[in-house]
Amino acid sequence: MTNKKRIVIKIGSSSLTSLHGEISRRKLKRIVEEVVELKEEGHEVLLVSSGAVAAGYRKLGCVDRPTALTEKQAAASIGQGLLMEAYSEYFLSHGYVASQILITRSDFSDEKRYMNARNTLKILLDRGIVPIVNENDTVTIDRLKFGDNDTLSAKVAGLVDADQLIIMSDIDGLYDSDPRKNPHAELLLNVHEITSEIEDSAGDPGTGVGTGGMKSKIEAFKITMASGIPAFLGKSGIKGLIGDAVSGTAKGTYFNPSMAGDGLDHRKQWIAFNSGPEGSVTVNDKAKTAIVEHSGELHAQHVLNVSGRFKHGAVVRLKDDRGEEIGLGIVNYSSEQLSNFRGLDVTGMDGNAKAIVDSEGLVCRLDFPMPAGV
Ligand SMILES: Nc1ncnc2c1ncn2[C@@H]1O[C@H](COP(=O)(O)OP(=O)(O)O)[C@@H](O)[C@H]1O
Ligand SMILES: N[C@@H](CCC(=O)OP(=O)(O)O)C(=O)O
Repeated sequence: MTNKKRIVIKIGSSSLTSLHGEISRRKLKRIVEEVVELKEEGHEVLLVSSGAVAAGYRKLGCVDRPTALTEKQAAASIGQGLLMEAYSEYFLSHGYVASQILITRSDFSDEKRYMNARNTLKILLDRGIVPIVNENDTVTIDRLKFGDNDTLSAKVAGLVDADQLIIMSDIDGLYDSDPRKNPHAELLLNVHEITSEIEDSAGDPGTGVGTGGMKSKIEAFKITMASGIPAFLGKSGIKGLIGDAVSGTAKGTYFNPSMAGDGLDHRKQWIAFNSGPEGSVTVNDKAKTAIVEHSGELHAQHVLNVSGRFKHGAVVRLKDDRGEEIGLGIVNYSSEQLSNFRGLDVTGMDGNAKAIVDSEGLVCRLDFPMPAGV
């Protein structure tokens, strides 16, 4: 087929569980059947599936879904295997092989591991396997968790150059306000930009089973928009919805980036969404203009303050003198060296600093010239 797509589908816990919050094999089987239909049409499909905690908490001896981190991790360690067993069984019954990939945020904050994950996923997709990604819940601590699979799915979609991200939820799309609080809330069919109104309208999870709510979905769609990947949000459990989402006829919300397929490259995606900045550099207004408007030069004496300890090559936040974030950048000097540059007059030196900024001023590179005698 000519219109073969690479599709990432995020399945939330609420799409896989019964009313009591336990895994529903019936729901899981239906999802597999819909994915198989896409595979039969020639599409490549990668699943980001939640459900490990839901699949394991009863066997851990908990009556309800646990809230304590250690219990959730223990439940996930039981449930992840059971979840994969069910997926494998159903995919194999249709002749497809599923594979498990468990990711932590620190895997993604290391650029080499991030790129390595990309290579592995690429081979799996090339060979017709259905990779099933989840956060590696058992080993991550709260501070270093993705926490929700919404943003993870958007980052994975960017990583594998997906043509579309589909997020299946317990609601049929994004409303202009939280439908639980406003019965007159209206469904938005097409979103071209994540405005501040949209951000304000996004509330918390609808059930005790979901973790991210609409807030984390909006964070996810911000990532797909910047990465140039079209995305869809719809309600799971409706027969044929996944296929319709791919063909563009499903009921739900479509998030259309202005330039599909022309978003941030992988390096910039990594800097912007995965790197985890290690410190910050405050610059004066001259430097801000140089960076944001691509006009003027960036000099070392424009550095007003350096905070945090970082090495050459680290990603840092770049701030103006009011503390507002201008962007993110890779520094080519350590925090110690940059601190020493402060206030030095280095004009007239060879090799002016360069600032490389993406179209939204999101990512830049701070190539400060090394002043003599530092
Ligand atoms: N503006 C909004 N539009 C749609 N749903 C919203 C909005 N704000 C909050 N929500 C809530 O977010 C829920 C979906 O997120 P979540 O509970 O995390 O589900 P899932 O686990 O299926 O991803 C909806 O059921 C709804 O109650
Ligand atoms: N990684 C966890 C779920 C995290 C999560 O994002 O859940 P959800 O909001 O239901 O998609 C698990 O497998 O149980």
